[in-house]
Amino acid sequence: MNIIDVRNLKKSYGQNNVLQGVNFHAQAGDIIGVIGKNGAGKSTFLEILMTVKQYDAGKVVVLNEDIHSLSITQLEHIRKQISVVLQPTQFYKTLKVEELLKLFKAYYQSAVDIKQIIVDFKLEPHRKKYFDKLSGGWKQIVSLAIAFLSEPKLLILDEPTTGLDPHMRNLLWSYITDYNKRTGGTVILTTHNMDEIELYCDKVMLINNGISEVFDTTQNILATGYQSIHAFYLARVSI
Ligand SMILES: Nc1ncnc2c1ncn2[C@@H]1O[C@H](COP(=O)(O)OP(=O)(O)OP(=O)(O)O)[C@@H](O)[C@H]1O
Repeated sequence: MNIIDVRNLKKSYGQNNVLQGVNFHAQAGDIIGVIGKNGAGKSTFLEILMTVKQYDAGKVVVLNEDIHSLSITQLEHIRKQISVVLQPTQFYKTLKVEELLKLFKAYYQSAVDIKQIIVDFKLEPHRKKYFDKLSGGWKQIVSLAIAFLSEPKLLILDEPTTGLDPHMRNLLWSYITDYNKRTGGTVILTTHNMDEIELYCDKVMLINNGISEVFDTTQNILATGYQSIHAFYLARVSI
């Protein structure tokens, strides 16, 4: 299934021409990393895929639908099949972790077992704490656990491992790869950690100077002679 198909995407904020021709596609089951320097337009690109940000030109197909021509109801239908995790926020001040998970389980009408999610994400010691009293990393973990509750067709993650300690990074990545294998769900994420791209992503898109300068498998990139994706990034992107 064609999960995402983006052709010649353009987006400016006033005079700031952030995306000037991005081409990208994702098939069911792909795990794709989007990389580029600070301010390159990665979050902007993800927000367009989430159907929450307008764009100026080009074609954006999400879950087989050209989102430009969709009604609000059709867009809502698309959004129900997507889970997103943005940077940790101060939402849900008055709810405890377990209450939050139960709330979203009901909202998504999810068959996922909350007890299992609590075990999988090591949330037992935090289950009765208020969300806003958690550390930044644990807020991130709870947000990610919520994203998996809906068993989405498409999971969009903006810097999901920023702020996580090495064990929690591993835990998250094993959850992502397991979810991907179990459900065939597609994952698109941004990260500044090139080791994660090399270890876990099938493909990578480099946004540089507003365009999708490289869009290829990590295997093909390494086969061109770079020692690592980190070395590829340093060679291709200037400060
Ligand atoms: N709502 C907005 N209004 C105006 N300019 C914006 C807005 N959102 C982003 N920008 C600008 O667009 C450019 C791209 O921002 P974006 O957040 O997409 O980059 P990024 O690649 O995700 O960066 P980072 O790696 O630092 O998170 C930046 O110059 C930013 O200042």
